[in-house]
Amino acid sequence: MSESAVSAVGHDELAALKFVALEGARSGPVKISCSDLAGRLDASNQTASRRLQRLEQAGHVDRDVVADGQWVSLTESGEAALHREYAHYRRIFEGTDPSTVELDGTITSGMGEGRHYISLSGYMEQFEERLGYEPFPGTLNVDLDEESVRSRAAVSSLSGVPIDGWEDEERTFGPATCYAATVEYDGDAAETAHIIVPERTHHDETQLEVIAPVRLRDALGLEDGDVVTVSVEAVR
Ligand SMILES: Cc1cc2nc3c(=O)[nH]c(=O)nc-3n(C[C@H](O)[C@H](O)[C@H](O)COP(=O)(O)O)c2cc1C
Ligand SMILES: Nc1ccn([C@@H]2O[C@H](COP(=O)(O)OP(=O)(O)O)[C@@H](O)[C@H]2O)c(=O)n1
Ligand SMILES: [Mg+2]
Repeated sequence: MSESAVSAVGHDELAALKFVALEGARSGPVKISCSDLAGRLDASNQTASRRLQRLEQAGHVDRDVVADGQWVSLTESGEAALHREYAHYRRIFEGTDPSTVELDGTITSGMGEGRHYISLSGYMEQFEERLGYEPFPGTLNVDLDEESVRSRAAVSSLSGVPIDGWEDEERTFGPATCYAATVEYDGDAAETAHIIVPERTHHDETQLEVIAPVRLRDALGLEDGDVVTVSVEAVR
């Protein structure tokens, strides 16, 4: 079991993250010198270095420290953090919230664990109450294409439906967030569906899991290898 690091960073760290992204760290490692960063942030070298360390601890950047600086790249979580800021600025200047994020990917089989988790009453009761339906037991796994892995960062700026963690006598079960979505394939669409993002998962950002009241493989005639479009919506 892997657990994603959820660690908030403050405005000072976000300013450092923005600087690193402006230097080009979104498309790969860039060389950053702490004195350049310090100058830009109007802070001491030591403070600049500490901000990069915090960003690394929060999982927002990967770093490789060398003699004359460090190679820094943005992670998916770093990109998601900047996307949230971006959504705020769009709201300020354009009066709009990004309302739909379109993601493309290939249907794939997973580890057969989705069925187990979705069926647990601790989750099922919340799905019925908060999503308005009892999901088919399982998650439809979609292997996102490269561009969609990047666009996925925008999903965290949409409003999701929280599913709380819970526990039984033996163990704890992690929380998850659901986002309303439509799944399209070959001219057909399943309009009642949600993507589910469990906080604890074996999958990384390249894999999307979809739940729906029906077995989507039957409803849309899907097989492994088929390419679908999942449109994730802000509210429904
Ligand atoms: C609602 C929900 C809750 C989950 N909670 C946990 C959890 O507490 N611990 C854990 O290791 N995995 C949890 N998972 C993730 C599964 O272990 C797994 O990574 C993923 O859902 C797998 O699916 P697959 O069978 O479709 O490949 C959860 C999944 C879902 C859908
Ligand atoms: N709404 C859903 C949920 C799962 N499924 C499928 O139902 C099966 C069981 O889901 P699962 O998450 O336990 O299995 P895998 O995704 O690990 O293969 C898989 O074949 C999923 O693709 C579906 O067609 N529609
Ligand atoms: Mg699944």
